[in-house]
Amino acid sequence: MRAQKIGLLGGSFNPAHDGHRQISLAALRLLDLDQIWWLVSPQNPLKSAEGMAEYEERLAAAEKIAHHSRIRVSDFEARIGEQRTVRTLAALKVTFPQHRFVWLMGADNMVQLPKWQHWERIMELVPVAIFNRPGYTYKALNGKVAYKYRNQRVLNGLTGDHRRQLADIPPPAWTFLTETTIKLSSTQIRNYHDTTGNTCS
Ligand SMILES: Nc1ncnc2c1ncn2[C@@H]1O[C@H](COP(=O)(O)OP(=O)(O)OP(=O)(O)O)[C@@H](O)[C@H]1O
Ligand SMILES: O=C(O)c1ccc[n+]([C@@H]2O[C@H](COP(=O)([O-])O)[C@@H](O)[C@H]2O)c1
Repeated sequence: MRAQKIGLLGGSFNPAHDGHRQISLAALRLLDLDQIWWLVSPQNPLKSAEGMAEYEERLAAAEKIAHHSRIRVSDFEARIGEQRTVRTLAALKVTFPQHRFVWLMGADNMVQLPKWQHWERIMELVPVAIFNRPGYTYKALNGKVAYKYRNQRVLNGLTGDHRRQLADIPPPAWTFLTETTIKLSSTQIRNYHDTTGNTCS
């Protein structure tokens, strides 16, 4: 495969929803990426396994929701037996040395990032793009990650939209994307399902 700029959206996808698709399409456009890979996590180490749908089920539902030639749903983490992002990123860089990766996540995960294993190493491995998310903007932009890497933030500024070069900027480098503010969440879908007994995707 020729060298590509790839956005990595790691997630539980329990279940996948249109918000995942919308932020992926925004990332393709705003960051000038070639592809987005949805890395379906076998189990988020900070979330309870209770209520987590079977892996194959989450993978299949994500395929249906993604439905786009430039979004790929990947079982890479299950195949290499990893749950920790720092290890997944290191493995991806070794497996696909020709590609340039950008880690994508919602503002909720920017707030939580300091609890992840070797989170500073993650920031040193790949550039990171964060999507705004209702209820998390203030905490994310005033939290530990934003403060520690305050001089590495990439902006759409007076000298141009530098976010389009994010994949090529040596990490640490991060940007906060405000173009999307999407209320959808997997929790909301699971709650709806629990209260109505309907399936909803
Ligand atoms: N509406 C959204 N806006 C911005 N980012 C989102 C949105 N929904 C999901 N994400 C991000 O996509 C990634 C995968 O999300 P995940 O599969 O956990 O869905 P979720 O809706 O956050 O799930 P849950 O409600 O169970 O926590 C995470 O980085 C998450 O922050
Ligand atoms: O590496 C960690 O310590 C770590 C801790 C919590 C979450 N993550 C990753 O963060 C991504 C988003 O998770 P989630 O459950 O919010 O969709 C997913 O790829 C998880 O594996 C990673």
